Amino acid sequence: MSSRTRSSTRTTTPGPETETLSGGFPAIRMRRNRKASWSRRLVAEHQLSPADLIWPMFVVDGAALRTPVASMPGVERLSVDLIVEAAKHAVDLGIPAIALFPFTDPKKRSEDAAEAFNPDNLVCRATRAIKAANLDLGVILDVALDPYTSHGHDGLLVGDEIVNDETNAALVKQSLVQAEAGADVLAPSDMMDGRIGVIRSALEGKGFKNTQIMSYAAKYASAFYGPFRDAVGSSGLLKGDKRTYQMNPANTEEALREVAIDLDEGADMVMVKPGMPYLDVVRRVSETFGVPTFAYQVSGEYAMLAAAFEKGWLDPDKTMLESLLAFKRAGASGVLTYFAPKAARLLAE
Ligand SMILES: NCc1[nH]cc(CCC(=O)O)c1CC(=O)O
Ligand SMILES: [Mg+2]
Repeated sequence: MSSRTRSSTRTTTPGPETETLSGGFPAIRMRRNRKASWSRRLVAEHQLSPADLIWPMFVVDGAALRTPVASMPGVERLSVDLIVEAAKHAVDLGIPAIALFPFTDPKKRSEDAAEAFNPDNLVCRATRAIKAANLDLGVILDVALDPYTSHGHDGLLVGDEIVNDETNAALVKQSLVQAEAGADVLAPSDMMDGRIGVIRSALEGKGFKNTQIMSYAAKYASAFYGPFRDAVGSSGLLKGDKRTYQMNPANTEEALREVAIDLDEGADMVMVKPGMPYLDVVRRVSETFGVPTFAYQVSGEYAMLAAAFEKGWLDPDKTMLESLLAFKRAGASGVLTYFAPKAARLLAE
């Protein structure tokens, strides 16, 4: 019996006397390692755990109030008291961090987004209430003006331009009230140029040297954010689109530049958004920089899956977990996902 040969140049005629075919068969049978559950577990390259999940939540004014988000079945906006309960639930599930987004009363929206720097705005109150409960839980707050502007843009509008530097000054004020409220991580999601640098230096200047920054570094101008804009109440307001500040879905080299710049300016972690349609970008960013890289499975991705689950077209549990594992395979350190509590419960079983 000849020794195994793996030469692909050797040609053989298939037959019972053939010891080795090209590809190594039958010496090599890829299915051997898949033959039983224990073996599949043993050779698994990636693993999803509750520690990989960040749970985004929507906060609404009021008490004991939960209001459904029509385009995101199963997702509710919660009043501050219920957000604290949900935060405790996250800890019980082993979820390390939550991200809070406010539904802002239209009356509190304005051209200058002043509510963003109100130290008693909804996300600041929610953060203080969660922090008062002394949980081992990270609170991540979005830094962007869109929940607070009357026009629904992430920046200040002058004429028909979203002005960069003036917006940065507003983002600094917003960051400081959020850090003061106890936010562990600030997540600038607006895509203005230079905002990580000015926010970082303002935080250092005010003594918030341990406030982390998770930059939405490669954020695309995507149609997948539609349901989120319903959830925060900005979809009816938005004039035009966000293509002068968010990235063109056609680009990936540009994503690497965006990430490099934000790291240089002082970001501790970076994010790619949306998630599943941009796994190639997640892979490139995680491989190129080797820094904590997060992906956001956004509202539209959630809505797509949830709709198919409702129709009985896809198996909810299996599809959800597969969609999340895909992020780990692409190199993500973690995923922001509205499925976080359900996924964490399944993973605990
Ligand atoms: N800047 C705000 C912001 N932060 C997170 C999302 C989207 C999240 C989601 O769709 O789940 C958006 C919307 C947008 O940029 O229009
Ligand atoms: Mg940038």
